[in-house]
Amino acid sequence: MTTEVKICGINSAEAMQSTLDAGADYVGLVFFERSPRNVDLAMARTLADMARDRLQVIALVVDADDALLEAIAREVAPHLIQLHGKETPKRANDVRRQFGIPVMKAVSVAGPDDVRGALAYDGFVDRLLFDAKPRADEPGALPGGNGVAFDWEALAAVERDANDLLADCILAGGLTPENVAEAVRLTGVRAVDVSSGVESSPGVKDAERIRRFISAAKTANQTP
Ligand SMILES: O=C(O)c1ccccc1NCC(=O)[C@H](O)[C@H](O)COP(=O)(O)O
Repeated sequence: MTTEVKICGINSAEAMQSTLDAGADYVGLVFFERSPRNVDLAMARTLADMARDRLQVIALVVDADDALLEAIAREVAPHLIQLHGKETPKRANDVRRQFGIPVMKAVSVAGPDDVRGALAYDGFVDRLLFDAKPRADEPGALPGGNGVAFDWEALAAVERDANDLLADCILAGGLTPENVAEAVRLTGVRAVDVSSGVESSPGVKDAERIRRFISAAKTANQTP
């Protein structure tokens, strides 16, 4: 089985076209004003309409209120909502029920206990994404998209096959075309996510890096 790839933080038609051409499985649209990848509803709708027949469109929010979620559901109609803030299991479950859209919870990881702790979301979310913890000492650090990796051993150390939510997790954080194959082999994940590792500068995607990332992820288990 080839690795699924999510390219996150697409904010232009050009970057979306590169992502589609390179064969991504998911694309993330960021709704977070402080992010260099933030999109407004009109741009998000344009991008989602380009992509929705070819891959899964994911709307990424951070502790969003119902008004924003309602607008995203109406205008963008994503396949999945990614909750990248401090949303509790109850809030995550409320979101998917209220808006009728599956949800993915992003969980920050520093060690194996964070991976096991994510099971608190079992039954309340449809998918998990494991990302690095944003550095508390870095002023202005975003909740995600910081290009920081966590120790992949934290994920490799946890038996995941017996639990669907853990088995289907997405690995994120500091992945690049250069390291993604090693990350896949070491952790055994079936899906990966990248944002800054395929950019030439914050918020500007690089078509060649997207292509190389997807190729490396999808052939990871075929190379020595
Ligand atoms: O990407 C952002 O700007 C962002 C802003 C606020 C919350 C989350 C954000 N990104 C979340 C993602 O899913 C990223 O792809 C993930 O954190 C990995 O990012 P990177 O380490 O840059 O590859």
